[in-house]
Amino acid sequence: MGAYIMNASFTPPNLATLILDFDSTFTCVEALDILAEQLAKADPSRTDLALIKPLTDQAMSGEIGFSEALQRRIQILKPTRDDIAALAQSLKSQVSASITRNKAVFLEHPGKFRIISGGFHDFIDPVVGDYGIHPEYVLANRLIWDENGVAIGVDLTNPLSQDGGKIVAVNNLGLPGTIVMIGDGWTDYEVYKGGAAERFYAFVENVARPKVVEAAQGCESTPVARSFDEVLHAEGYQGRYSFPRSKLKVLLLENVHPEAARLFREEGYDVSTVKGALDEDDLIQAIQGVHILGLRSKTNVTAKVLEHADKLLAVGAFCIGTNQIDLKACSQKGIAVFNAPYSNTRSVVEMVLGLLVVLTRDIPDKSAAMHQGVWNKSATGSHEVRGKTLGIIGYGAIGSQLSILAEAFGMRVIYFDLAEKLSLGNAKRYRSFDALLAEADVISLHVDGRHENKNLIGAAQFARMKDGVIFVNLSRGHIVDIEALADAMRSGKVYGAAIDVFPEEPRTNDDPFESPLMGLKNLVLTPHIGGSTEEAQEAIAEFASERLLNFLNRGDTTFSVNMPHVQLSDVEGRHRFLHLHQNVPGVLAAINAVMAKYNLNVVAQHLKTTESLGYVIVDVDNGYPKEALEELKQVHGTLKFRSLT
Ligand SMILES: NC(=O)c1ccc[n+]([C@@H]2O[C@H](COP(=O)([O-])OP(=O)(O)OC[C@H]3O[C@@H](n4cnc5c(N)ncnc54)[C@H](O)[C@@H]3O)[C@@H](O)[C@H]2O)c1
Ligand SMILES: O=C(O)[C@H](O)COP(=O)(O)O
Repeated sequence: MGAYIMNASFTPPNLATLILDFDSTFTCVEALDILAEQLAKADPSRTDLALIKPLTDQAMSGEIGFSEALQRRIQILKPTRDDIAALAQSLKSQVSASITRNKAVFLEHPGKFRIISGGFHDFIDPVVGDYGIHPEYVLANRLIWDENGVAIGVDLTNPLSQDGGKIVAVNNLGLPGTIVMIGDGWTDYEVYKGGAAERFYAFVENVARPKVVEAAQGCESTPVARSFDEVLHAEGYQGRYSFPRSKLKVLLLENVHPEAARLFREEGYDVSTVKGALDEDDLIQAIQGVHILGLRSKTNVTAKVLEHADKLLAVGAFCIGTNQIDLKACSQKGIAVFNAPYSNTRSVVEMVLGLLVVLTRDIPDKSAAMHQGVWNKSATGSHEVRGKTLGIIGYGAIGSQLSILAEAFGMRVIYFDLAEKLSLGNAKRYRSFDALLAEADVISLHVDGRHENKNLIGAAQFARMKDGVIFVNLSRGHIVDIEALADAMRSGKVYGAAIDVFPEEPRTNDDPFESPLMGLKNLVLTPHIGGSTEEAQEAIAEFASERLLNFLNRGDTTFSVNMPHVQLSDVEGRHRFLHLHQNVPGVLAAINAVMAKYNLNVVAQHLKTTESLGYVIVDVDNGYPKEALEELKQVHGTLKFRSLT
């Protein structure tokens, strides 16, 4: 059935006390490094401040004694009280992202969250105070000040100023119940290792220290946590998210623009990237455990691949075409597919316009001859595009945009499309495909990649075209019979052509390209770059990521190419159930029966269907028992079920 449960909302009775390290855990920085930066900025002549960071790193990874590193750093820094106040102010804006978004949890459980640090109360207390952590819940050092308000040392009677001090300090607390330590540093791990805490989370959201991660790996009591959401979830606290986002894996293939990875990471997801496309076997391996797959035109998501997609929620085509994805198989498994239908439209159109001019002037051959030292200045066979008839096949987003710009060039536009379309400007719709082929001076293909379009243009179609026609294909490779095009070019039927897409395309830039078209005259061959401009790739990354994130974070399916479209707001202060099912009778009634049985107060409900799928979204305003979720996923016809908080 493939039901996917994110979380049940319940609060276990015995929550552990969580002790958090401050530097690089509660905040995403090392406070004394920030202080050094501040002081260096105020007085650039202080070169000694460059020694601070190496000392911090050596202490955090356990290479030198903590006490020694602390003393040496304070003696170098010599901060004033004002410096420390400024540091605290700066640290307030550098609290770790997953801590910030879970502020409400801190405020809800006073005393359950403690801070331990080799740093100083003087700057820690104001930062954690905003999260309801009072100074008595902070274990930290104290600075020693001289009469001028300059820190000159550390209170050495405090155990935290000594090596192994964190273990002593936690033991001295004598806290009842379970104690859990969370931190990035070796001294944090030592708290667990020394027996003062029952569990340890190696916190790697900001920095992963190999020695600590290595020590933590492989032991059930010392998991590696990529975010505080993971800790809260594992410890039974009701955090901001019902499921830690860092446990959801996003795999981006084919050099998707880095903005996509940035956006997913910013939202807390675990992102990995691969430069090229993957073949079926490699994709089968790679897709296991992946929740979101991002790709471009060269990765085929087949039914066989989907059989191994044990966790997959959505596929994002970071391009226009989705013919490389088995949409039917995705729908059958309840996997949503999104694309970016308009982000590279203009790039393709600009390239077509340039090619039209280049080809009608025989520029590819003239340029090649120049490279061979041949000067062939002649007007014979060169023409203006003005006044010529452009035949556009496929008057969708690209075809219609091309229509407008080609008219501005002075061309006459005729088009053929299977669907009813609004003719823009003076463009004229032709109802006969053959009539368009016979009348156009230039033919540009812009149909989608549906299977039925295979070899739409073959020998018979070339035969119907005008002698000396210019032919352009920037749509999909399988739409043109390449051997037939090669023949038509050799015979002179086609005077010039530009081909950007091919039936077989190399998966990466390292793979070779071969085609019967190679070496032909007045033929521009390009490596599927119609949509490959920096502008388009960045716009695609933004658009497709936003669609996928809206789907992940709130269940929104707007712009999906295979799901019923439902536009949804954020889940704030309520719970949301997302139930995707086969479109069979009685599912909504069955869902509502579960709601009634558990007395769940429905604040909003949507149902949208396609021919084969139904999508029910239910928002409830209070907690719910785990059993309700179990029953919802057992409803007949369920394909996927998620709950969001
Ligand atoms: N070369 C590139 O880098 C590049 C970049 C972007 C898009 N593309 C490709 O360009 C093509 C067009 O993209 P779009 O955004 O305009 O798509 P679109 O879906 O907006 O338009 C396609 C149009 O083709 C029509 N159509 C489909 N089959 C037809 C047929 N047999 N005869 C006549 N009309 C037919 C459809 O009705 C539709 O109006 C797609 O194949 C896309 O994958 C290529
Ligand atoms: O469908 C598209 O948008 C184009 O074919 C571009 O594909 P690409 O992202 O693989 O260049």
